Amino acid sequence: MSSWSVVVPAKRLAVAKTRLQPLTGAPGGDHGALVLALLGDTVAAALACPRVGSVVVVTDEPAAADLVQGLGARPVPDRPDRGLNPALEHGAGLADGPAVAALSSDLPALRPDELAAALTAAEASPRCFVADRQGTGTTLLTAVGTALRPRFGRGSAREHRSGGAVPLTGAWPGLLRDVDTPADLRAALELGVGPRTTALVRRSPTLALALGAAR
Ligand SMILES: Nc1nc2c(ncn2[C@@H]2O[C@H](COP(=O)(O)OP(=O)(O)OP(=O)(O)O)[C@@H](O)[C@H]2O)c(=O)[nH]1
Ligand SMILES: C=C(OP(=O)(O)O)C(=O)O
Repeated sequence: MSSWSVVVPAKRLAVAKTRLQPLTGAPGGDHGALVLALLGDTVAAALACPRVGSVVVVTDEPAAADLVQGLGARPVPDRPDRGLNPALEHGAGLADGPAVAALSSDLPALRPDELAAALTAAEASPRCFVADRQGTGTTLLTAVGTALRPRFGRGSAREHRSGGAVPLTGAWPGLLRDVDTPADLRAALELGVGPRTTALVRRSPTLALALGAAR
């Protein structure tokens, strides 16, 4: 199979990634910049993956739409107030071709070759998923020639498995390392993150201090 369509969800900045707020302090500080850096590094890695033909980003956030459009992805408006899974179904419905993958937007250590390896492995079954490093969440859900049926949210790995998706495992540490908490961001930085997240951490004294303090 030549090419996958990847769907990435992104909430409005004001309500996104609240568990990272202890790192970024008051609203209006670096919080929006951090959420955008995580998204930008994730989308750039997906676009650089040779198995990926297109990336659709479902968002009502103008700054996120501008960012991903500049990278070469296609922003599409969200379905307001419907939540994460309807947003992914909406994006999957707009994707090209029979091979569709939902990818978390908070994977700054993702490498294109890891995503390529996971997508290649996913071609063996109609629906597959990659659990996050804790084993409870999901970072990638794939469907080939069938509906995606996303069940992201708390305990999504169990939901995806019980819904018939096949769990995939492999040597892809960046694909597993979603960033929900300050500890996750430190772990991602240790793996090596993309240029947007690296630059933000370097130029933000608040973030650097908070990351050091959260150690
Ligand atoms: N487009 C869209 N994206 C969503 C929606 N809900 C969640 N997401 C995105 O899905 C990803 C995972 O969602 P969550 O783990 O709930 O993240 P979050 O709500 O931003 O983080 P916390 O506030 O820390 O729980 C994040 O990138 C969110 O931006 C939604 O309704 N629409
Ligand atoms: C929504 C999910 O992720 P998070 O860990 O970002 O809450 C999920 O894993 O299904």
